[in-house]
Amino acid sequence: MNYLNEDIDSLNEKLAQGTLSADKLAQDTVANIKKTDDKLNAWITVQEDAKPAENLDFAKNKLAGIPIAIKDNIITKDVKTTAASHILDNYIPVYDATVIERLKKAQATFVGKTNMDEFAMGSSTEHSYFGATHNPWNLDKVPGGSSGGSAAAVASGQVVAALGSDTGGSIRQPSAFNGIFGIKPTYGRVSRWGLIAFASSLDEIGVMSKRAKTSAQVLNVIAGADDHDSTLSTREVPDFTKYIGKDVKGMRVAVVKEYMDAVDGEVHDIIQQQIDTLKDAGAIINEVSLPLTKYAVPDYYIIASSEASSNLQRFDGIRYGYRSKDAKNLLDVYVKSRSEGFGEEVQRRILLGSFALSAGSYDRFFRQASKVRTLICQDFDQIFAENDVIVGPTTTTPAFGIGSEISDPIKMYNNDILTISANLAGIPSASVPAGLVEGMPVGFQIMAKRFDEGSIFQVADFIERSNQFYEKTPAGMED
Ligand SMILES: NC(=O)C[C@H](N)C(=O)O
Repeated sequence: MNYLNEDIDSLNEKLAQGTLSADKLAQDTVANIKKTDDKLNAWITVQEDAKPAENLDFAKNKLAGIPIAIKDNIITKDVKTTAASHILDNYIPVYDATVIERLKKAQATFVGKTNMDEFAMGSSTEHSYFGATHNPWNLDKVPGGSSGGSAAAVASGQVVAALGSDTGGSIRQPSAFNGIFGIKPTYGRVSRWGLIAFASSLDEIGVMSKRAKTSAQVLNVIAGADDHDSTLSTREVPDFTKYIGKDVKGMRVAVVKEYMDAVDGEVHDIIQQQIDTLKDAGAIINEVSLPLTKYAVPDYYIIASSEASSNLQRFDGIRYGYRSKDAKNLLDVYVKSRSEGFGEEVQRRILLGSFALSAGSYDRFFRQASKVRTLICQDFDQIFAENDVIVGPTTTTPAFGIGSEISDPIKMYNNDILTISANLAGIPSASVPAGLVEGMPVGFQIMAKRFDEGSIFQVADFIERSNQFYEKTPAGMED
């Protein structure tokens, strides 16, 4: 089964009418993943015995019997969960993340866990203990990261929707690189209980799919208050699908000067075309400035790495996963297990974070970075006082070549320049396909004020219907 021309509605209809059986759907999905994944390496674990839930209720549950891919940093009971790390490569969780519990309640089918950068640290899915994922549009290019496996799985039609996580752009950048929709909801909208923590004040679980409506349907299921996560808002979750199919007349759309200046050539033209489409449809376009954009990347890498150095302390060779075989004493267990179990990029972030938090550096780095973060939040608040959404490019370029940035961490970090500020401010943000440049997809980013994912779905769906990018699919991925 290939999902290139399907969405949740079309599948739900066939399942409800009985022209498609959920058992067969699960089996065919696994068979197709196994057939196509030699080229992509989008999966770390494929559940060969995947089975739908019992007593499926297609009228009540839109997701009943529909296979959803799960990024491998989201904990799944009895199914190996590695965060793409050697240190967790034998970890079988004993409980489900809240998002998984909710998908189970909605009777979704689970077919496996997708590849990613180790502990979500990276922008290319090359930093995986299980090898790099390839971009279905061009196998020599990266799929972006860190949710590159989820993005490639959706873009290649292996699944209709996938969960990802986004700390600094990890849903939106791979969605842009793969020509799909991906949303990072507001911080506090989706429970992080059972998400393997990278940077707890920034991490957010979100959804990736070809069409915005599909993600709205999945977000409807996973969003909302959870006693296990005290950072979650208790406000009511709207039905996000009610924002689909609307026009954009009168919407106030801010275009950030610094974001547009970051792109040139055909990428700039394609982004400008989407803005013109909104304008022609009656949206009010305002040029705005986010002058602190140039500080966003260093700010994020201090805050995120500091939080990571603390969160990753629990992987000590004793409580979880891999333990070095050569350890001769307790200190050896810690040092050798962590040195052998963590990849280079994860070690780099732990060192950077430990340094930024150390006695002599805390004031100069972490405290300073926290102040900059507050200023970035204030800049967004000012813009949203007069605008409904902010739009612009998701990335400065389309997908780059495999191997081309892996040895240059700063270059890799700069991939996040246009996405990171939304995480620092905790606002929702999505990427929707804008067009192709030299055969590779380019993404259009839409941000909104906290808890206004609705406006994002409204604009994204309008853009989708205008440019009809969803008609395009990567070659060679059909059944
Ligand atoms: N996790 C993310 O959102 C990706 C970001 N590129 C990072 O490496 O931290």
